[in-house]
Amino acid sequence: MDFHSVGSDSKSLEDDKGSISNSGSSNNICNGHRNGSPDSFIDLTGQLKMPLFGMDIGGTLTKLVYYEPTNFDEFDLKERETLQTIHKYLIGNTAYGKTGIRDVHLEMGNQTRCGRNGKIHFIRFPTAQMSAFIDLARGKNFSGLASGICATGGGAYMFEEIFKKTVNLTLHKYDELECLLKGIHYIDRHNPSECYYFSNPRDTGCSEKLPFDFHNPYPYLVVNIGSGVSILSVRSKTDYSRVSGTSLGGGTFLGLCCLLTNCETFEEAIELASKGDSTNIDKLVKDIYGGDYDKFGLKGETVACSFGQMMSQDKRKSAKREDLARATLVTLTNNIGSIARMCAKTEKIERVVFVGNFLRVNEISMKLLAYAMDYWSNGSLKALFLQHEGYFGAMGCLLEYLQLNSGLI
Ligand SMILES: Nc1ncnc2c1ncn2[C@@H]1O[C@H](COP(=O)(O)OP(=O)(O)OP(=O)(O)O)[C@@H](O)[C@H]1O
Ligand SMILES: CC(C)(CO)[C@@H](O)C(=O)NCCC(=O)O
Repeated sequence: MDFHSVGSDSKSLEDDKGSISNSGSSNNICNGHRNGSPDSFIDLTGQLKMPLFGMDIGGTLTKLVYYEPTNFDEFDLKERETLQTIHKYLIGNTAYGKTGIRDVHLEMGNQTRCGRNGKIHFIRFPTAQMSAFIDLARGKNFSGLASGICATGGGAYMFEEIFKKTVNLTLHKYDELECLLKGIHYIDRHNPSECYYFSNPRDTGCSEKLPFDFHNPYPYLVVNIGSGVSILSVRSKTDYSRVSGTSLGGGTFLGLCCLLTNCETFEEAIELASKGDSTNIDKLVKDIYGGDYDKFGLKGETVACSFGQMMSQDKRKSAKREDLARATLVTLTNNIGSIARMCAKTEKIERVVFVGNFLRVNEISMKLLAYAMDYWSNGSLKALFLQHEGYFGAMGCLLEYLQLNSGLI
């Protein structure tokens, strides 16, 4: 990506009387900074400086959430010019270079804060292209507007020095899992159709997406499937812990799929998987037992051994790329589902929320996870999904900056 262009209905934040963790403090965040918000973001009138970004720099993808003010008139001329340059570039395009994308279908309009109204935009690009983003920040004079950007994810640490040295921007760092939860709570409250589940999870052929009311969410498990996987047990807004994780995540799927099929992108990997049949690659219980293994309730169709057919040279020779992609997807998804189920059992939690960009354009995995949660728990576990999949960390990071968490969400 070279970052040169190629191509509501939400409630007011001030109106939201949701749970307040820091009661006694004013709801007006325009009065100055609280809880250590960086001074550099507050101008002399006490207004929050624009532009408002939250950035989550992950192992595979960087997610950028941009708050677009509806009215630019209130900014002074110099600020307005810079703002408009950035705005024109970001909002005038939906693709940036070859790999930067604005997910237009996810944008959230009519978001009010500090008496200002705006729209939230969601942008992503591969973290491997960070140097192009830094060039962009320099070219569009980001540092002329604010001396820092709020950032989370491992990259907030890794790229801290280079941002400071090359564009004189300070990365104000926030914890990725705290941001993730704040983002989930905010977006769920401000996007009525955010949370959904699959009906008839055992019959994937006729299961459909249905809205789920997540307004009384606790306790729940979050399974964040990014490059790797983090699993959090969430008991209240402030009481949560990372109970498990696995290095076999979305990055593993993509890495293995590229190796096995020579595909180049995540979209290509998913497209291949959608046409494949994993039973040509895996060994099922019936390939070993000739049928079900009744004594311990294992159906003949259950995978007994992922990639088990590949022990045979003949089967390896005839293995199709599509089947290999599907088997890779099924293997990774089932493993994550299995760990999530064990965590839910240990934590005595019934609702499991799956997020992360691994689930982008990936209904195969979502349906498999919905099936696995339901089947292996005899219907007691429910798999839930969220429309903004991989953007919660970046959203939470923007909120950290706005400090809305201290009273407004
Ligand atoms: N366009 C894409 N390019 C690369 N990977 C993609 C893409 N779309 C979806 N993915 C999948 O999403 C995963 C990354 O998800 P996400 O952005 O949530 O994690 P991350 O923040 O990069 O990782 P981590 O949190 O572990 O540092 C990839 O590993 C891949 O499986
Ligand atoms: C290292 C992080 C937290 C970075 O987001 C993520 O990739 C992850 O949770 N990996 C799994 C690490 C493990 O628990 O084995």
